[in-house]
Amino acid sequence: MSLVKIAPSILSADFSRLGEETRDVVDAGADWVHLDVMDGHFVPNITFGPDVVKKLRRWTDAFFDCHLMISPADPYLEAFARAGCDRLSVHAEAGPHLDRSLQFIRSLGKQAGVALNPSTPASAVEYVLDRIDLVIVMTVNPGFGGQKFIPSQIDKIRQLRAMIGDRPISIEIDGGVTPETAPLCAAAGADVFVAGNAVFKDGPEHYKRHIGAIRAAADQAFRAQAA
Ligand SMILES: O=C(CO)[C@H](O)[C@H](O)COP(=O)(O)O
Repeated sequence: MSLVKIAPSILSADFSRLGEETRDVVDAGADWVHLDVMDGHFVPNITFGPDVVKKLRRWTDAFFDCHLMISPADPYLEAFARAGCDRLSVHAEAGPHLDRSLQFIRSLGKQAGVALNPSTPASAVEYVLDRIDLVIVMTVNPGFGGQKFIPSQIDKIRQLRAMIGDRPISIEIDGGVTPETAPLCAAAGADVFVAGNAVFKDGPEHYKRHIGAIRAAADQAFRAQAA
């Protein structure tokens, strides 16, 4: 049984076949489906909104891990919750009131997460630890798939793992995850891996192999640091 989770990002899927792609990646062994919502304002790209999430719900009952790269996020939280997201993660930088956003997410009956841009310190979540289930460490600047992993974030992962202590909070890595970079993060204490390009790059017949390769590399490193 794997100690780490793999959450393929459908940002790198074929958007003209999003339902089939979501089903296929779940069938290939994805633990969660990562949904990257972008607004063309907080990040320089636009993806999809709650109506698309609602339609994707028809294709799978897998856990929907929704990463909101939008500002402000609060006016849209209820719509994404109703559309079928299981967790809503907002950016610490998106403002204006992180604590209020997290309280609102939990009041909707959903898990809550906070995402940190590469330049944002770990301390940004220090006073909301009792309100979150997950921290996303962005290992690229948000907005696009297929970017290069930023190694300076490994130190942040270590700081977060120490800060979290015994609390049931996952550390999710998002950006440039591969079988080479995932174990570096797992060794620092990360237990969830978002992968877009590394899973979707070769088409559906290769999803299982790519998910398996990231999982095997990360799981081994995570077990070693936990021992
Ligand atoms: O949040 C994201 C971009 O803002 C994506 O989830 C992330 O970049 C994953 O894509 P890849 O694995 O191709 O880097």
